[in-house]
Amino acid sequence: MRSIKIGTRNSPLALWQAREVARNLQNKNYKTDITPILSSGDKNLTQPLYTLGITGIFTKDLDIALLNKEVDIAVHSLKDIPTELPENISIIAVLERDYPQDVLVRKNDAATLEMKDLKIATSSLRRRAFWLREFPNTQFSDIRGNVQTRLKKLEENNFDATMFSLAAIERMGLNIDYELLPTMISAPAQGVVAVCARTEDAEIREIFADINHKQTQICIEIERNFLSTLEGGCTAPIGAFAEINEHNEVRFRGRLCSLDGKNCIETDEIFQWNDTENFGKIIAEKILSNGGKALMTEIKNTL
Ligand SMILES: NCc1[nH]cc(CCC(=O)O)c1CC(=O)O
Repeated sequence: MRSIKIGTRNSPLALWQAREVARNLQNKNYKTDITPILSSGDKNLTQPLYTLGITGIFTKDLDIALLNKEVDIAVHSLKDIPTELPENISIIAVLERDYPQDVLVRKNDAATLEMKDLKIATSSLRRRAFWLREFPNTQFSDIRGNVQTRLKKLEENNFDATMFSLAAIERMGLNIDYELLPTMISAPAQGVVAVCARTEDAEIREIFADINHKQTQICIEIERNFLSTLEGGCTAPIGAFAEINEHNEVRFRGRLCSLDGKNCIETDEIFQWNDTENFGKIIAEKILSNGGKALMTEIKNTL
């Protein structure tokens, strides 16, 4: 059997994710070969992502490598993959979700500050708005870069804390203190590793059919349908998290907030998972007609 060529960004987190997919393939006796590729999102490390105006900034260089057949698959954090995929590229598998939560990481000298008094570095519109919803007077600064870079910037700069995805911290095996933030709702598909391939590549699709984690796939399809229905191509503070509960039902929590966190629309619903086809879309349409449409327009006009 030929070796399966795996494309990835070259950040430590991306490489970990690529190795995780490689391990799954090796368990099925396939040979693997990892090709790191520098992405546009990793070249511009100063501007917040929402100002760069390019969707798929982390994924497009790998899409090109896929279409040029330089690699057979591309491995990504699913939350970085736009809901609209390029023609001829498909998500062919997801790995089981590990840690969906957001966490707060403080600088040592901010250990005893109250949450409402923290100066926070994050360039995520969602994390800002959701934090402001609870602590409306918070000061924010921008921070970009991979997990290690952001930790270094935290030490070197005049802010008290930053937020990460717990998945990133766990995957990197970082031995740092963090606080879980249960009142946040994570980004759609946070904590999920996805495999992209050329849509036409039946051989690769076949190989990944039983690596794919079905429950995770159901959850992320709801989250991503929710996202794409709300956004219509614009970025906004949106959280979406679906999980399968002990009764084998799907519980979905979603939230859309204004940028300042003052105006939020939420949903929390349980439904049967054989009935998930259009669920994300239906819930998002309900939110849009309950004030969400005006909120989205306001956000678009501000950014
Ligand atoms: N925003 C960038 C990004 N994209 C994926 C992850 C981590 C993996 C994941 O949460 O799926 C991160 C880091 C973070 O959010 O702190």
